[in-house]
Amino acid sequence: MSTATIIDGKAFAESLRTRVGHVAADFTAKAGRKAGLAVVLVGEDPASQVYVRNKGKQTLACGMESFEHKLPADTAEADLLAVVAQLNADPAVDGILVQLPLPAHMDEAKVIATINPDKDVDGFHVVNVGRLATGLPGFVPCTPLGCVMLLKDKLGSLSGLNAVVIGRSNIVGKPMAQLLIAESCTVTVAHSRTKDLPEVVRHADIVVAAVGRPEMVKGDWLKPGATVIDVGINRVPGVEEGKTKLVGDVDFGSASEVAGAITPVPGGVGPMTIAVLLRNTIVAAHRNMGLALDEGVL
Ligand SMILES: Nc1nc2c(c(=O)[nH]1)N[C@@H](CN(C=O)c1ccc(C(=O)N[C@@H](CCC(=O)O)C(=O)O)cc1)CN2
Repeated sequence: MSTATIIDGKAFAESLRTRVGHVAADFTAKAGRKAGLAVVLVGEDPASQVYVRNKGKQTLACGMESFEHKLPADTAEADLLAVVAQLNADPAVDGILVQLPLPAHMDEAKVIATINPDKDVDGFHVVNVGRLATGLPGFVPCTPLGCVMLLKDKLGSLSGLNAVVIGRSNIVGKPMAQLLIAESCTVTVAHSRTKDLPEVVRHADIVVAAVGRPEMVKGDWLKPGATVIDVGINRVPGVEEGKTKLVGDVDFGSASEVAGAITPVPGGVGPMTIAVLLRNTIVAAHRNMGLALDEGVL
C-alpha cells in the first residue's frame, strides 16, 4: 500500500509560474518592454519539439516575449554559433536556451560556451557552473533548482540531512550535488560504477534519482521515511499493445510503500524544469537591465 505523500510538482510549477507572471508584469511596467526568452531548436527530435513548444506557450502566458529559432538537423555548427552571437547582441533577449540534445555533428560544450553567461538561463555555461560551485550569484540549471524548491517546500531546512544523488551528468547530477551542499546536506554522488548502490541509498534521507534507467531504484533500497525525487523520464512499452508509458528512475509502486514523500512521473520534477526556466529568465531580465529584484519572492 502506498503510504508516501505525493509531491505535486505540477501544482508547484503552476504556482511558480503565477509568481513569475506577477514579477514579469512589474518588469514590463518598469523597463518599458517585456522580458524576452529565445529558444533555439536544431533538428526534429519529437520530445524536444514538445518541450520547445511548451516553453514558448508558457513564456507568453507569463507575459514575456518568446523568440523561437528552429534550424534544420543538418545546420552547420558555425551557423548555429552565428545565431547565438546574434541573440547575445539583441537587447530584447534576456535569456538564451539551446535545446539539448544537439545533433551528433555539433559540439555541445562549444555551443554553450558561446552563450553570454548573463543570458545563460539554463545555467550550463562554465562561468555559471563555476559561480554555483563557489557560491556566487549566477544561473542554476532548471531541473536541479526545481528539485531543491520541491525539497524545501516539503522538508523546510535540509541542513544536516544525508542526500544521495544517483547520476553525475552536467545537467542534473553535478549541479544537484552542489545545490545540496549549499543547503548544508551531507552529499554522496553515486553512479553506474558505484559498488553496492542499494546499501549507499539506504543511508539517505533524500534520494535524487537522475540516472536514466527505468524504475531502477526499488523500495527495499530506501530508508523508511526518505524523501525521493525522481528526475527520470523514460518511455517504456505500456500494457496495451503498441502503446508506451512514461516511468521514472524509481520503481514508484514499491518506493511509495517505504518513502515518506515521493515525486511521481509524470507530474513531479518534469513540470518544474520549464517553470524554473521562466523564473531564471525574469531574474536575468532584471539583472541585465540593472533593476532590483527580491529573488526570494520567486
Ligand atoms: N537546454 C536544455 N535542454 C534540455 C533540458 C534543459 O533543461 N535545458 N531538459 C530536458 C528536457 N526538458 C526541457 O528542456 C523538459 C523535460 C521534461 C519536461 C516535463 O514537463 N515532463 C513531464 C512529462 C512530459 C512528457 O509527457 O513527455 C513530466 O515529467 O511530468 C519538461 C521539460 C532535456 N533537454
